[in-house]
Amino acid sequence: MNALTGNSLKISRVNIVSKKFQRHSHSGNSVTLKSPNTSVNFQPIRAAITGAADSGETHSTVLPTESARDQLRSDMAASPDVKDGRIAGISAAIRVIPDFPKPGILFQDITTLLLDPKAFKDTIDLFVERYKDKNISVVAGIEARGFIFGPPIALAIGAKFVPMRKPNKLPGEVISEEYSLEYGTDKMEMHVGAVQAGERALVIDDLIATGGTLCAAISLLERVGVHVVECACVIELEYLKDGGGAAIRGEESAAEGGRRVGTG
Ligand SMILES: O=P(O)(O)OC[C@H]1O[C@H](OP(=O)(O)OP(=O)(O)O)[C@H](O)[C@@H]1O
Ligand SMILES: Nc1ncnc2[nH]cnc12
Repeated sequence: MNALTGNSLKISRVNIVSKKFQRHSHSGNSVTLKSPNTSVNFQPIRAAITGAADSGETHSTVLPTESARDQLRSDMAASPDVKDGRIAGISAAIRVIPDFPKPGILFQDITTLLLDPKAFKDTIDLFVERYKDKNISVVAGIEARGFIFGPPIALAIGAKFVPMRKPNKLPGEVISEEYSLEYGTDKMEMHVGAVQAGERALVIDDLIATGGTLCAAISLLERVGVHVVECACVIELEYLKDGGGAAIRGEESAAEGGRRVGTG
């Protein structure tokens, strides 16, 4: 075990979460993720997303509903893929830092996973095994930590890598998607011309908390006619189950079956 992970906190389960979303209808000017009807880890999770008609302007994304989170949680818990022996090593390599970036948050630090070449490779391999035969031409990585996992996956499956960036970082013409965070809003941008209508995309990030970030990425890609095959993350925060909004502490996580990191 890496010394940096040597604490006694529990972390959210490392699942290599994969989700598939479907846009169903349009309503108002917001995009809402709700009511997934099937979801198994490493199986598509289908969810209804209602959103604004494509105007070419900034759209906005609101948080997934509580019932959607409940469904995601229970389906992931039933996943046979959680038993993959590599998952434990990946989980153990992720450090948890309490009270970062602010009091009450248990920060899932994937930089320690990057210090462990076997665990890092196992992580990439798990994604590649799942996506190599899915005819995916675009891997879209979400800033910043999706930029770490996305490119090696893209190279291995023979796809291009497209960065989904924070505002005002990309130099060319962009399209934007505004989305809700637990507190406040943020915006995501993608270069116009990076993808073409009809392409098949995989969206990669390190972690799903509320799901708002992934929804914004899906919306951006779908607005330009790209088919989002799945979204995949390394970590799912346990507190999705509780409706988000509150950081989990070690003991609460343990009660929910959270993993123990370190020996303390
Ligand atoms: O599911 P959500 O509630 O939307 O949250 C998940 C997002 O939050 C984190 O990124 P963050 O916004 O902290 O940006 P960073 O990676 O640039 O630090 C994480 O890397 C995901 O992108
Ligand atoms: N608890 C957490 N750890 C790391 N990244 C996060 N993004 C949102 N919540 C997070």
